[in-house]
Amino acid sequence: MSADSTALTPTAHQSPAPALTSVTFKFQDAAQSLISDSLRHHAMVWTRNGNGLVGFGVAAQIHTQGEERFAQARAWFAQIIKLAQITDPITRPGSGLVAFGSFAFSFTSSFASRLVIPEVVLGKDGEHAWITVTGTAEKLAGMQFADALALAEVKLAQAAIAASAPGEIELTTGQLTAGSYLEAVTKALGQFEDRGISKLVLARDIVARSSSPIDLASVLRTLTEQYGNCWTYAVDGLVGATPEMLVRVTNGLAEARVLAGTLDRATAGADATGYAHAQLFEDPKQRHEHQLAIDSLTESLNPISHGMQSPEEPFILQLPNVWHLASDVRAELRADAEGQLPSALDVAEIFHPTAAVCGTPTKRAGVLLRELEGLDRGPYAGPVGWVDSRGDGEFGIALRGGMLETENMMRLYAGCGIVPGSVPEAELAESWAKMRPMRQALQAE
Ligand SMILES: C=C(O[C@H]1C=CC=C(C(=O)O)[C@@H]1O)C(=O)O
Repeated sequence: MSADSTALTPTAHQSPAPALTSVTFKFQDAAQSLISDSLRHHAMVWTRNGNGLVGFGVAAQIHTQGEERFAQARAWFAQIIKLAQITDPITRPGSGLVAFGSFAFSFTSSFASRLVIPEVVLGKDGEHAWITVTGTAEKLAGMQFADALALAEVKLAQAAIAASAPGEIELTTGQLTAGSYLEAVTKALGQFEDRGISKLVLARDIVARSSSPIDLASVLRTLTEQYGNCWTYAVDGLVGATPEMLVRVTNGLAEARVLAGTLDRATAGADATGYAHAQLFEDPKQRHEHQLAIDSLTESLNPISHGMQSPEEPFILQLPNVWHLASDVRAELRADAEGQLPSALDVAEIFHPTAAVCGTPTKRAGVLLRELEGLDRGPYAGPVGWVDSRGDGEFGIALRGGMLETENMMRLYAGCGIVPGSVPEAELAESWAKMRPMRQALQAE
């Protein structure tokens, strides 16, 4: 542990790993809309195309900071699992005891990374649906399905905020102005050669202020309706819909969706498909930027896996706001000397930060980022998702989202991969396109 992180090790926000009891019940006939009906302001959410997990309340949690933020969270969760009594007749990814997590992009961030084990989790995976209740043995003694359902109703009600008409939204400059962003991109381009850097992902933020409290339930509903194919997430005020899967681990199989290379759909003419193909698939700059992201992932994945499958060529992922070059990569994870497979959280730490959010090579890009960006990214571009007691889980990269900082104020973030040949004004325009999902969900455009 570094001296730096020791100083930051918090104790105030962490419960020591308590002995938890966790009981999962199967829903015989849950509504198709179980997850979408359960989105609430204070819910923890991970959902895609109607499947996923929604959590309420806190059975236990840990907040961490600094270089050891992942390691401390992992150690705490391992201890939780060791002590826990888990009854889980479903045994599917996400059933049984789960923790939602959100991790700061940088070890320098003032944002507290966290793992949160909800008191109640509603889960849905195709035809399978379940409810998990976690707490003390006393609280769960004799609990039946009907009791779990009644508790879920109470938690759903507690997680809502009073409905109010959507407020007027004003968008203002964040930690760096549009002008400073253009300057940072120009400076980066001027330093690539000397610093031995081939790609840098520079981000910016804007602030959305609302005349009335922002209801995250309504933001989540819009994101899930419009960006159903993305992974919509919410953890303690961090909300968004990411198209990028850092890692999904299912029974020892690791899968990632790597994105890099972006085209704003608003710029397309009549032949949209031909335009996307020419501007993304056939553009050497975009293909180079994408290849760097693939290389950084495969470099981290190789030592911990075997049988990696990575497509020869990317595909074009169409989202309502942008097109991306995308590649789905998968591999079987390797067990360690004790026969232990890495968990989703272990792999998320190993993969973070990818070239899609930091740059190439990672260390040098990280140093230049801190010099040029002038931004505490907080949880933006960090891993967000969940992990269960078997180590299965999903961590996306927290993109296309924002952080609710006060009840009326949300900070939105977006970044762009800068490579030689990038045009600063085009990157600024691309960052606006990447903020479009959140601007629309906030009704700010
Ligand atoms: C850093 C972001 O996007 C990354 C993911 C996909 C495409 C990207 C790009 O083309 O620049 C970025 O690397 C963001 O949305 O804030």
